[in-house]
Amino acid sequence: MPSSGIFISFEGIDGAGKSTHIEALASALRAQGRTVVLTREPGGTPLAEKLRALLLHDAMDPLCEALLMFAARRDHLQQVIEPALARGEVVLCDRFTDATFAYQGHGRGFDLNTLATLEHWVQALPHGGVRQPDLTLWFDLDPAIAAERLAGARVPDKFEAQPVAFFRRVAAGYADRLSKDPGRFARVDAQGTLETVREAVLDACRTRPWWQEQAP
Ligand SMILES: Nc1ncnc2c1ncn2[C@@H]1O[C@H](COP(=O)(O)OP(=O)(O)O)[C@@H](O)[C@H]1O
Ligand SMILES: Cc1cn([C@H]2C[C@H](O)[C@@H](COP(=O)(O)OP(=O)(O)O)O2)c(=O)[nH]c1=O
Repeated sequence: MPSSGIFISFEGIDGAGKSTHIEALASALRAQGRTVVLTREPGGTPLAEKLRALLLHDAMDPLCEALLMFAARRDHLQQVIEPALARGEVVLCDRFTDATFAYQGHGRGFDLNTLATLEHWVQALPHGGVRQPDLTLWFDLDPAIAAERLAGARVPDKFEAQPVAFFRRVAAGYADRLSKDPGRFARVDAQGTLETVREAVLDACRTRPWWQEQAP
């Protein structure tokens, strides 16, 4: 149960539909009178957006990639996410740390224990505990269908250019993260039409205690 604002992350392989549906949820929450911050990782601050450009286009070794992801996340948490939550706002974030476990961990094969250490450093809260989303919407889609949706939709970046086998490992990584913290996750079947996926996202939120709360 969140003590201040609400932090919701959107996760899934590239092409699963996260960016398409984040706006719809933002509209629904604004209609409840809430202030919504829409943001993304890697990115969300001037510094983190510079790191994003490097991460998405420059070749680097897996440790370097993991460290830059967490460096961008640290700045994003300090400059944007924590202040917004302290003001009682809703933060909708297109990807967060589950993506690092799924992509750098399961996709690239980087050591999961090292990622867990970085997670605890970077997301440490001042009075103890580790910042995690209150809800993570995992858009689960067959990588072959995601690849079809992305084909021709945009110029692929370093990650989007990976083969389907990479995205199968990433998807397994998300399933693994869900199994370790099932209460935080809602799995959204992303294979349906835009309308059914939109309803699935809203249904996942409706079951949460904060859904009916009035804006602070
Ligand atoms: N339910 C859906 N059915 C068919 N196409 C979809 C659906 N959801 C999204 N798309 C399309 O698939 C592509 C990838 O969606 P996007 O939201 O950018 O994915 P992501 O942000 O997860 O990478 C876009 O061209 C989008 O219009
Ligand atoms: C946050 C994060 C993203 N990524 C990757 C996944 C995506 O391929 C890429 C950028 O994410 P995303 O913003 O979803 O890209 P797009 O808007 O083009 O769909 O960064 C990681 O590998 N690790 C991470 O920790």
